[in-house]
Amino acid sequence: MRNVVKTFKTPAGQFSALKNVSLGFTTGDFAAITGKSGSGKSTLINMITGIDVPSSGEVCVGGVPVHQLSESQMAIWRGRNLGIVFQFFQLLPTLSLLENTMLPMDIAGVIDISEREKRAMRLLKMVGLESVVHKMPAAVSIGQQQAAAIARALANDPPFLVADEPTGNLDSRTAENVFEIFEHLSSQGKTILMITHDPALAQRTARQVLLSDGEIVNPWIHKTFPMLNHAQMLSATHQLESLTYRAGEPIIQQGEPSDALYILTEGRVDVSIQGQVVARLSPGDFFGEMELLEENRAVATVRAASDEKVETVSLGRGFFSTLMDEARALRDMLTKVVRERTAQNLALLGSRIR
Ligand SMILES: Nc1ncnc2c1ncn2[C@@H]1O[C@H](COP(=O)(O)OP(=O)(O)OP(=O)(O)O)[C@@H](O)[C@H]1O
Repeated sequence: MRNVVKTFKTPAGQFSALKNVSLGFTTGDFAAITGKSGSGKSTLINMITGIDVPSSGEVCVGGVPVHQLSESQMAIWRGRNLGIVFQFFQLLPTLSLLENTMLPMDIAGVIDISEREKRAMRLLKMVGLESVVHKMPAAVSIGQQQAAAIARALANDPPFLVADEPTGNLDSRTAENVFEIFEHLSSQGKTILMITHDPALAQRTARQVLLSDGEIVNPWIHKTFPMLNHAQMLSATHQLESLTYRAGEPIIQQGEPSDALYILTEGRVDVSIQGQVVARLSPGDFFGEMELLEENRAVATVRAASDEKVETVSLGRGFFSTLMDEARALRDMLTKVVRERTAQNLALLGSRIR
């Protein structure tokens, strides 16, 4: 998705449900789309499935510019490339689970007619429904109906599966079964996007996309500072500065002023005090907090490891101070980190820095 904007006309005027969203997925990604009610999750998914079109921007799936397809091209494309699972399964009530699963094959015509029943049986078996394939939806449990909806979404072997709250209507054990089916499909190379309100499920996917007020929260902010509320994460996202350093290049120099909190997003950095390395940090780690909380001048030198390029995102002192005033939990966490890091440095270097 490139610069996708979606506005709706409402009685109160124009409303932007997606504000300049750029986002990419690769084959085999299993991503959870999360965010509060009204943050734009369904609107985002609807852009990808072609259920709705962006007001501006581009949506390409597997090289196909979905936003430019006509209605009839869209129906063919969707039938072959996309499996969609909804919260309320939308099985046809007058068809058996087997017939429901075969229906998309009959519509798309991709799977050979002689193969269809066998394939539907195989899919229903995969989702644990082999004993109820001839039953009508109303005659099986809610969890089984959802499993059948997943089998149906896979009917034409689409590379891409999109699920809007697939477990929202299920008890936790049944939700777990559905999630395990997705994990299995992802391990087979399917690309899966799943909207979920369940933070525990979201955390188990390889990637989480957090929406707030129609915008994507920077994933490093989300991951590193989960204690912030979504509005704070979004304003931090707006303030982030991305920087790149050459192998061996210093980022902070001991004794020099340091005015930002850095999150390492690529490569490794070495932290050294008086020439002695005290820590090596990896992506997701942060540094610069000691200087923002306690000292103005850097207590250590932080430099890109000698053999790799480094990328960081950083928040400047002014914004950081405001955030710390607002977010008590962030302040507590950082204070604890400073205490631990100071103790570690003392233990390593002892009287040299006392
Ligand atoms: N057709 C529409 N007309 C006007 N406003 C709309 C329309 N569709 C969505 N919106 C608004 O866009 C915003 C995002 O809606 P969306 O359904 O994408 O949110 P969501 O994150 O999926 O919420 P939920 O978790 O409740 O499903 C909401 O404020 C919603 O009211």
